[in-house]
Amino acid sequence: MSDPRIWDISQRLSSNTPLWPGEPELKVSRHASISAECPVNIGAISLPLHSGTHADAPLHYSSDGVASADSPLEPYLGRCMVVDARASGARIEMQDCDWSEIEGEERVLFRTYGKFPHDAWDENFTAVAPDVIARLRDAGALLIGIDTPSLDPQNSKTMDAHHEVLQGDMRILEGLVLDDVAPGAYELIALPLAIEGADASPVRAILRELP
Ligand SMILES: N[C@@H](CC(=O)c1ccccc1NC=O)C(=O)O
Ligand SMILES: [Zn+2]
Ligand SMILES: [Zn+2]
Repeated sequence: MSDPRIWDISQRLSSNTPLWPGEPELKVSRHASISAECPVNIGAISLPLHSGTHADAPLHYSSDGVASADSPLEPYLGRCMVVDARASGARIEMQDCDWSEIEGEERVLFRTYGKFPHDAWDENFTAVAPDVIARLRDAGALLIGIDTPSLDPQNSKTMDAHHEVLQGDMRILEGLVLDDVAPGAYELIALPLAIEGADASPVRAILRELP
């Protein structure tokens, strides 16, 4: 039997990766290079924690929320449902969702882009209406994912969708790349790094074909 198919749903990280406006630069540097004196190449990275495809930790939207290192991993691992929300407007609203498809799913990933904007920051990205989050939460969801940089609009001061997530102690993935993924059920694997005190962490997110 052949191995199950996998889809890499992560952005590549480089100095060209679009970042939230005002965030510090993403740098990949070479600390040491192979030479007569040095047997190895050694790199270093410096980047905002919300770079590219990442997991928000509850600490991001609550001062007493847990940091990346202290989050349980179950939400980031297991069956998920990928949903086509490309027809939504500025927010994914209740009526944009096929509830028979997603209600009761533990993990729901929303696709809003026809083609992911790898080369430029999109300030008018699609957010998620708080009542959509609340309904998924009340039906037992553990994780909400999206291909945009945030569940709330860029200019939000209240972070309403994030606060609905907080009420159910759910987890969030942002900046997913779902261009090549058909709607349907998959296994999600997208683990945050165990960074102490971190309000978010980059992840390598993949989907795997279900058996
Ligand atoms: N990346 C964030 C949001 C975010 O970064 C943010 C939200 C509101 C006001 C300022 C923000 N970031 C500033 O660098 C998110 O996880 O949704
Ligand atoms: Zn984030
Ligand atoms: Zn967020």
